[in-house]
Amino acid sequence: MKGLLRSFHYAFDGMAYALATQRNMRIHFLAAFVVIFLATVVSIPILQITTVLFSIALVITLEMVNTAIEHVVDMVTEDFHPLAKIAKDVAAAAVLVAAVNAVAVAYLIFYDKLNPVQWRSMDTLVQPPFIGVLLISVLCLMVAVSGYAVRIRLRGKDVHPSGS
Ligand SMILES: Nc1ncnc2c1ncn2[C@@H]1O[C@H](COP(=O)(O)OP(=O)(O)OP(=O)(O)O)[C@@H](O)[C@H]1O
Repeated sequence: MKGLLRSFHYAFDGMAYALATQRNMRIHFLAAFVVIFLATVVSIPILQITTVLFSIALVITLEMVNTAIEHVVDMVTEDFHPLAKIAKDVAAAAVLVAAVNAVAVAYLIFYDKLNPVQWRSMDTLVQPPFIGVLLISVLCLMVAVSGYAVRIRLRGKDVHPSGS
């Protein structure tokens, strides 16, 4: 049990580190927060909410994998190397594909629900399957990671060639 908690702690650290050091991760996080908030207050079906959550998770996951690949490449060489370039460019391309997909998904799901806004009936937030509780928990987790990322930045992040 202690080992499991420790591995969650390391994962939380990793996410906060990526958020503290990667500008693109901060952009994805902010966009994800706004979209999840919209999914909470706007009336959209559960299947569409799962598509939104999946698209967001894909972008954030790939941004973290991209950050990990950048760091491993920088650890192996800080000299220019064609293979280092391929590794970093392909990892960045993976994030780009997921981000374009997420924008398309958000557009297709929200375009007819925002003008005029179709508000969700608040009852549906607290009735099974407790979609409001789920989405608000995700938002709270994102706030917690952001708070931790701010602490990392205030403490002074590790200086590293990748990221900004
Ligand atoms: N060691 C290297 N050898 C060859 N090309 C490199 C090397 N390091 C970086 N590059 C090139 O510079 C680009 C930017 O690399 P960098 O490590 O600065 O990523 P980044 O700008 O921080 O990316 P991101 O915005 O995803 O965080 C890479 O995509 C790659 O084309």
